[in-house]
Amino acid sequence: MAPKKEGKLKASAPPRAAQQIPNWPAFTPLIPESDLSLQEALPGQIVTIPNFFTATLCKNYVSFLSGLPLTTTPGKPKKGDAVRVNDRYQIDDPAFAERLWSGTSLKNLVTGVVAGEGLNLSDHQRKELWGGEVIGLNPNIRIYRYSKGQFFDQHYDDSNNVFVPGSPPIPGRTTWTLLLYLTSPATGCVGGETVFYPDPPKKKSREPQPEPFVVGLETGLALLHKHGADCMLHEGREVLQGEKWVIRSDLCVKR
Ligand SMILES: O=C(O)CCC(=O)C(=O)O
Ligand SMILES: [Fe+2]
Repeated sequence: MAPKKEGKLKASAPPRAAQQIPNWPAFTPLIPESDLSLQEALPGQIVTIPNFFTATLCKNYVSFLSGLPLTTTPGKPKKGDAVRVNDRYQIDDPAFAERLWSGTSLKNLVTGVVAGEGLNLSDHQRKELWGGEVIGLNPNIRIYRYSKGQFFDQHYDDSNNVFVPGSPPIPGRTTWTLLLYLTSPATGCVGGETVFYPDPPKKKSREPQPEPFVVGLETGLALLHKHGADCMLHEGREVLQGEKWVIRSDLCVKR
């Protein structure tokens, strides 16, 4: 089956000019960055930061985000597009992207400013991992709410050229997807795991089919995964109970 590209999906968001910038809550309380670290869940492909947001902050965000005008995905996607059944809110907000990058531990962990950031990378290895010099987050912020029965079918995420917040804005290219989970079984959300499918072995190979890599929801967990040409096929499993809330952006490198 031909790979489905998430990037082709167009949300039915109102025209940009008509969109009001949300009054996003402050990022507090947060765990000090010296107590956080990058964890390589799947070498070169998936990196996580447990407790990136505290449970309290996640709870505040979910109640704030519930007040935003989310729109439900239209039923039938265009040919070749991934089936995504959830409620979404999307906005270009460079100031929020900048806060999420610099006003949390993300920037210092990803750029290696935190001593013992977890991966112990040299500057060269860091550049290799992220696909260049990371300069910030994609200002295109997406909020997902999945209720019972909703899911995001298997797809690949595209790399895009964007402008990263700065004065003047800096030309960037997205290289990794950022998913920040605000809910989990601890908040009553069952199912909704993000599942990654390693490439199957070559046709004639005797290698067994590799097992899917399942990331269970954890409140406040930030997950980064490589996208573009090296993106793994992945999906958001159906939510069976409660609500799954996610904040999505992307890491951007200098272009
Ligand atoms: O919600 C999820 O678990 C996956 C989301 C996703 O794949 C995407 O935003 O491209
Ligand atoms: Fe995706």
